[in-house]
Amino acid sequence: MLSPPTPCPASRPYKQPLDPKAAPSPMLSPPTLKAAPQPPDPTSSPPPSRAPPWPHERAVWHLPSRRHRGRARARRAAGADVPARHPMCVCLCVCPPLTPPIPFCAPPGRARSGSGCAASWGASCCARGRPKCTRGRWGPWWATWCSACSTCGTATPSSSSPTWPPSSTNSAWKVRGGLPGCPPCPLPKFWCLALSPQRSVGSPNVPWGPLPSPQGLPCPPGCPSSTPRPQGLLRPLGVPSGAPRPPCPHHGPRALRIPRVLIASPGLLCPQGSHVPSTPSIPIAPQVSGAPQIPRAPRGSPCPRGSPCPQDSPRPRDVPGAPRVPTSQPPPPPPLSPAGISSVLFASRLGCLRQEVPRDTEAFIRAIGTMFGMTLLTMAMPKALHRLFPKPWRTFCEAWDFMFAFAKRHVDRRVAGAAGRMSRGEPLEQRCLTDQLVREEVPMRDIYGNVTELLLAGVDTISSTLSWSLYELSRHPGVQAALHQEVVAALGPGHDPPVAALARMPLLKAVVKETLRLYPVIPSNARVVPDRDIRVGEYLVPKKTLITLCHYAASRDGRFFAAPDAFVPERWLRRGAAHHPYASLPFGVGKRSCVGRRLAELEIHMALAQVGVPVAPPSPCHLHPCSPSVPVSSCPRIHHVPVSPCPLRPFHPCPRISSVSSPLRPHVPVPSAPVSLSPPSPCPRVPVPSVPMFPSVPVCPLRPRGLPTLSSPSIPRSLWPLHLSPPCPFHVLHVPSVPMSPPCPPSAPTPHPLSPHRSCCTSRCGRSRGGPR
Ligand code: HEM
Repeated sequence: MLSPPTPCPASRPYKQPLDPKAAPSPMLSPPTLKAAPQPPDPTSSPPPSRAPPWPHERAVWHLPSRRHRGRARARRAAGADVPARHPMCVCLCVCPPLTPPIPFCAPPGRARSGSGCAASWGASCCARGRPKCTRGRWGPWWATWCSACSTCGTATPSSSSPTWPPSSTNSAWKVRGGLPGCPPCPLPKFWCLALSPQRSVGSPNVPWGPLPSPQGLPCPPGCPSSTPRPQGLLRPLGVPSGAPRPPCPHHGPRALRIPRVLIASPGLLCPQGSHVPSTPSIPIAPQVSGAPQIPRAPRGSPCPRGSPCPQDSPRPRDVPGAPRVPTSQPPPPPPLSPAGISSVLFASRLGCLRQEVPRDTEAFIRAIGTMFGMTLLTMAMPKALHRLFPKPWRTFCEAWDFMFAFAKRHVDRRVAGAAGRMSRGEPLEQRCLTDQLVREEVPMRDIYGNVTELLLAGVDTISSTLSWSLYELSRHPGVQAALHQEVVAALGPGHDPPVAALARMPLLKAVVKETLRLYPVIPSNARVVPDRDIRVGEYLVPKKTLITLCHYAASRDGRFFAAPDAFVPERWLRRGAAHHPYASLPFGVGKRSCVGRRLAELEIHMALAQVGVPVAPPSPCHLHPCSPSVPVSSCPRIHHVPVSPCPLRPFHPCPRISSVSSPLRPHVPVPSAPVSLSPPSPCPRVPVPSVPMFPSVPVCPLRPRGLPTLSSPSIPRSLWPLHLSPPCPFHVLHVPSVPMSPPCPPSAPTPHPLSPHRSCCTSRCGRSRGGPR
């Protein structure tokens, strides 16, 4: 007979373990986050008759070192809920992550009656600060669990815990830097525990508060004190906007300099943040609900030739008759994404669409890149190194400060304009978000913080997605042609795409979805549930655990996407083959999902539709486009253009030598004759630009260094897996596109009516050739 369990002073209420078979795998069903079943109250209910398989309350993941005791004392002094005594019962190795709580003899004060183990952890064991199984044998104190206990022999992890990991299906969810099923930690358990900076998992009852984070470094995502986030403007939280920022649980007093405004802004993720509405969205200002619009005279109106165009003067390359200087570098594209978001925020384009982009704006765009680059570096650097090498952190702070100052200038300008109008008795404009915020009397401090975050969130995200979309389109002429047809069919020739027409462009949307699936801008998402254990599918996630969802891995999972590494936009169009709704989440999901999603999608769709819009012949005047005297039909026109030396290593052998074989592209046999790398031949079978896209190079550009090649999109190269390295544009242009383009019957090119440098193919295929696109 077992004696009634003696309550352990350091024990916590027993929690009913989860039955892992009760729920399907999180990737097979939407990963609903539920609160873990609440434990029965030990004071009111009798002890469970069946032995709990995972009495994991006692799992402690800190070594009882002096340092930890000191930390516990400090936490206790700060009012945190820290057990009165460090329970030195068990140490739990956390490798591989997401291992189930390893079963122990019994929770303190309870007995494993069912398993025949009568080991009772008497009150004394914790009180003495050392676990002592009264009936079993215990191993060394740093690795004691019941596998060594002779009395409860059932307690080896493999035998008594259900299959773990439950399946390989959860590859997308990882906890603290590892995937379930990763090989066991090679380190001895002691060192594994001691060295792992982020030990966690295994116990839903982590007694040491939030997971530690290196001091002075940016908080992990989800930290209530992390970067400023929009609060008042996007979501009426009903929270006083001046609410004090909560103390950061991840950091002690900061030793390093923090960007001023980071501390100043209370941020969206405030203690009251759970009140945000479930569908966040940013109001889209009317002026961005379309591509950048240049006011035009109605079509057919006479063109006042000779009169100066009130809009910006045509760029030199548009002037008919202007000599076309063959250049190896095309003019840089206008920075569209800052133009879009600034239009929403300030009703201005920050000069992005001007011939010369203002230096200030350029510096702002550079600062965003610097900040993101430095984020990785500063997070990876140990604090001690920060003192030795202060530059990364300083640069990081300077970038933030610059961005805040930039946003502040523009907000102030807008607010000053509004104040001037008010003083003149004119009605206030409501053209942008800043106007609305001012009208709502949101404190200026909040406006600055929120506007800055939105401004920077709207730049690289959109431009990266756009770059990858164009990149993939240029590699898939078939998709490009289909997209072109769709846009032409939806718009008719020569129209600017109106927003309503996007509804008739399913392939366009599929292209963007597929691009975001392959190249998610935000590679991973993180969450911390601070107040309760949750259950995600078959996983029990202890409270305060940082969960990271790797978008990149999830959206390339072969179980949910056939040919996961291939660019196949059609997969989003097949009605029968519905995807798992959570298989690809580039914008996140739920309350904290991307606020700018709709805006981003709209911008990208509009920009792509604009690129795919039928080509109109060059007009002498932007304001008065003349109808061409001869019909000119259009063709897809996205090509790789080299703008910088190739930093990429060849993945496949040079096509001059053998053939192109890439996981992203089908095996394309290459003719044994050397591929011509000189400017393309004038044969009308191959659409050839009149301005050479590549300077004539004598050797294969894959081999030597420093030759021009693809301008890579803005995802850092280090993040690309090897097989993603895009092949040399040379080969993309010349090798695969030949078999993929349907042959065009040869015909004599006729001179273009408006430009001597363009020529039109008058054959049946109706392709126009030439002109830098
Ligand atoms: C292709 C473009 C974009 C992608 C792929 C993207 C993706 C994301 C993702 C994955 C998150 C985290 C969501 C989560 O934690 O569940 C996020 C958050 C956020 N995004 Fe975007 N985003 C994009 C564009 C934008 C734009 C244009 C804006 C600004 C207008 C913006 C503003 C934000 C903000 C403010 C948050 C934080 C939301 C919160 O914490 O509640 N994003 N975005």
